[in-house]
Amino acid sequence: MKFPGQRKSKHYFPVKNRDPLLAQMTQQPQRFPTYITGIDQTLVDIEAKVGDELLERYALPKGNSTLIDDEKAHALYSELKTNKLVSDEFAGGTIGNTVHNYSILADDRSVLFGVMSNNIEVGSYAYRYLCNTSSKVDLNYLQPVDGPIGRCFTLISECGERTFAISKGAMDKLTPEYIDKDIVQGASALILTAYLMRASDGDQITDAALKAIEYAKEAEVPVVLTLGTRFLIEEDPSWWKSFIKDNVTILAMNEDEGEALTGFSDPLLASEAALELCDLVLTTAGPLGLYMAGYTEDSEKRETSHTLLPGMIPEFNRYEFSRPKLKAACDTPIKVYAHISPYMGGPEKIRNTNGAGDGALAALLHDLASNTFHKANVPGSSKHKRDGLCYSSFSQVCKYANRVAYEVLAQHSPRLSRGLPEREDSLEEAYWER
Ligand SMILES: Nc1ncnc2c1ncn2[C@@H]1O[C@H](COP(=O)(O)OP(=O)(O)OP(=O)(O)O)[C@@H](O)[C@H]1O
Ligand SMILES: O=c1[nH]cnc2c1ncn2[C@@H]1O[C@H](CO)[C@@H](O)[C@H]1O
Repeated sequence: MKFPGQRKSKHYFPVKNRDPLLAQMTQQPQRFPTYITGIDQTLVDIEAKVGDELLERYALPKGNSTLIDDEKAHALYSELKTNKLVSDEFAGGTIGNTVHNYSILADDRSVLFGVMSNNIEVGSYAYRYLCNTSSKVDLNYLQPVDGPIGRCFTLISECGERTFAISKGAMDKLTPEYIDKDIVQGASALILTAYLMRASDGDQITDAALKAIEYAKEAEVPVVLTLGTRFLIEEDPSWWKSFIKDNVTILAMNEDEGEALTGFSDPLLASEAALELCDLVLTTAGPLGLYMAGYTEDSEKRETSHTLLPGMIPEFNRYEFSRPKLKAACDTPIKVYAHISPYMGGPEKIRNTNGAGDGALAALLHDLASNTFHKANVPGSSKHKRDGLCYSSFSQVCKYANRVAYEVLAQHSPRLSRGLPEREDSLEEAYWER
């Protein structure tokens, strides 16, 4: 496990604890392994730049993720290929991206539940999926299926907006028996997407997700839900609200999804409203940056040294130096908010923002898993006298999530091919010598 934030290992683990001479006298405790789990519809993204006319012709609402039948998928693929519009074909899926990015950032294990084709030919989509997934993502629990994995036509408009057309293949064939109870219950978190709730035609991936939630709740493993697209939430916001209230610990959304869920277009107010349903909220807001909202114990709140920010909740970031906690773990819970503007104002050139939100969530998960790791390996640390949900403060997690989102934009891919630089070019040498 590599640590987030200012990554100087000395800072976290005093070197004396690992003195090779002292080690001979004392039994070194076994390092406690940490990982996260996620469930996804296994699919490959087929990225193409298209005009709005094409979206209209195929009846694809802009910004949505629409399921399409085989006939439409065939016609769309042929048209994109004939006109040489396909720019990339790589592994995708919102949770697949998130666990991959987590593994890259943490340099540590994650476990993905989903399906994989039984017979894989070199060059096939299934093959590409496996090739483009970090070797730290454990794929041993995938369910073998007859048939191809899904395809996600990722259609980028002139304005940078992305519209998805999903040809589902066998991606929804995951069954509850393939959810390993011990693996779910031993994880730092279980990550799900709202897309998992739209299985049809007798496919069981929704039941598989519900089974995993049941296991996670039984063992008090945080359940993390990312909302996917506003269109899905708009269909029945009340259903989603009660689903989140009953099952979800951490909610990740963008401002459109936040509005669909809560009715507030302001991302801060949407975050506050969503906080009534769960313990921690991450709201990304494109060029406005991102917000976090959560709880901390009144007696442990820490005041920021940054400028107090104006907003629909005045000076909302006052306690952003506090660490997030589960509401139930607080005697006197108070709501805490934090915000950050895009890192360096965003990269100079943004081809599209696909996956930036998934990147931000991966950073939050890294901080959360670091906390479990630290607690298990350094149980005596003063940090764990009071149970926190994350290792760092709201403010720090915001910075980290923002930095990772920037990296996704800068690398032009929803899946990071490398982690963050060990030393930021933008920081002077003296910073690292502190
Ligand atoms: N135009 C932009 N300029 C600067 N930064 C941006 C821009 N768009 C996105 N970002 C950065 O990326 C983060 C996430 O972006 P965004 O809100 O678009 O995610 P999203 O809609 O959830 O994406 P996806 O669902 O594709 O993962 C923002 O919080 C911000 O830090
Ligand atoms: O229906 C879906 N299920 C799972 N993932 C999806 C679906 N639609 C789009 N994406 C995924 O969302 C990612 C960006 O956040 C894309 O990489 C795309 O693969």
